[in-house]
Amino acid sequence: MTQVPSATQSDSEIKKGLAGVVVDYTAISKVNPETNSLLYRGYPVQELAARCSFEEVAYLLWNGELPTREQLAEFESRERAGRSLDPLLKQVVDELPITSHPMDVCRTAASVHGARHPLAGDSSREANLAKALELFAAMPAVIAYDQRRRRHDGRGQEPVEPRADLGYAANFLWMAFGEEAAPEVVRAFEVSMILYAEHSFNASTFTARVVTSTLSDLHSAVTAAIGALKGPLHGGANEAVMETFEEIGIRADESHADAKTRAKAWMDAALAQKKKIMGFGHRVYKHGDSRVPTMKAALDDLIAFYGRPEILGLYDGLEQAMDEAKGIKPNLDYPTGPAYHLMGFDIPTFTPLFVASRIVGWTAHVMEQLEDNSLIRPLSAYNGPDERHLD
Ligand SMILES: CC(=O)SCCNC(=O)CCNC(=O)[C@H](O)C(C)(C)COP(=O)(O)OP(=O)(O)OC[C@H]1O[C@@H](n2cnc3c(N)ncnc32)[C@H](O)[C@@H]1OP(=O)(O)O
Ligand SMILES: O=C([O-])CC(=O)C(=O)O
Repeated sequence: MTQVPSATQSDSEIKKGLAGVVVDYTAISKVNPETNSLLYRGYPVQELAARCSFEEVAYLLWNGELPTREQLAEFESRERAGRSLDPLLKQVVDELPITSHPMDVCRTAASVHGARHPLAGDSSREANLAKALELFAAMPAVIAYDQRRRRHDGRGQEPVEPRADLGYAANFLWMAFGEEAAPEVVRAFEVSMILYAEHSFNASTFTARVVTSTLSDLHSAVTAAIGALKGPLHGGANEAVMETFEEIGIRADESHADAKTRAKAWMDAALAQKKKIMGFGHRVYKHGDSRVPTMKAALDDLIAFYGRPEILGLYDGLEQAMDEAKGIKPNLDYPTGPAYHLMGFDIPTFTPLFVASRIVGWTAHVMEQLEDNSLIRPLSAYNGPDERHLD
């Protein structure tokens, strides 16, 4: 029965932040905090990260099954064909000041991509799959170029043409840095893309579903979702993690033990000041994020590859001090922050990397929402002034 709120409604009936509220079914992923597991279409994400390419995982999330060899070949060739930096998008990006956050650039690019799309008014599953794949293919060039144009105090670097002989992850790194990344780095990056791709009804995905529920279009949903992801309580946390590392101070050649001691002291002081520490805590997981061990292993590989034990010292020090003080565990944004730093990305590019991956999850949810749509419109309890009248 529908409940109509009144001013006398008890506080317990209000689910602030929708915490604990089950809003709908989804067959795309299952987040299980009890078993600390995450399944994409039934497959543990750890298995997918160990054995699949990001393209295979994207195909799975959109279509419900992993691709056959032929399906993958067709999918890859469509993705590779859509990688070039669209001249209109480049023009738009060039118009935006380098003082703008790269997430604003991403959001604008998603919107422009939609406004000029030939199937803009078509929300059939077929059209949405095509739009999702095109956006997935196009966004890395925008993110890579946006980082390049900001470098050298804004004097910038030219965009790098994509390479059709490389997979998604290797090509992304190629376009960002203009050189081929080592296999260890490509693998760590690919693992991060797989882990970030989907996570049920998180804030940005829910945003995409709310927009879709009004029968608006896929690009509007993605544009709004990017706005939701930007905040530091959600995707923006991966940037904030690295800002914390920088605030503590990254000292090349420092030992693991010394870096750890400094990080613990920083955390104790921050918690004494009641600060919220980005990269820790989660709305759903209260005993640790299911994705962290996999990403931490990828980070460990990067630390070994680059020979940077002091980064691990900072990581361990913060984690241990937080655990001892409050028992709060890291979330996925905690290991991805230093991992992206080691790969050579600039901090403001970190959340756009999350966008590039989560486009898959958002658009899978857009299609699922449309299959059995109901306008998302919760109720509120009014607590403003009693009825009154103009004199
Ligand atoms: C990929 C992702 O988007 S994962 C999330 C990324 N976001 C972050 O890392 C931001 C930092 N973390 C947080 O702000 C929170 O943990 C959230 C927003 C992620 C989850 O929040 P909620 O489920 O609403 O829990 P809430 O914020 O109420 O925290 C519960 C308690 O733990 C404390 N707490 C939770 N996270 C943190 C943190 N990161 N640092 C310090 N204290 C924290 C809160 O202060 C609160 O304490 P209190 O009960 O004494 O007031
Ligand atoms: O699920 C959440 O609330 C946030 C999160 O970890 C994600 O979106 O990956």
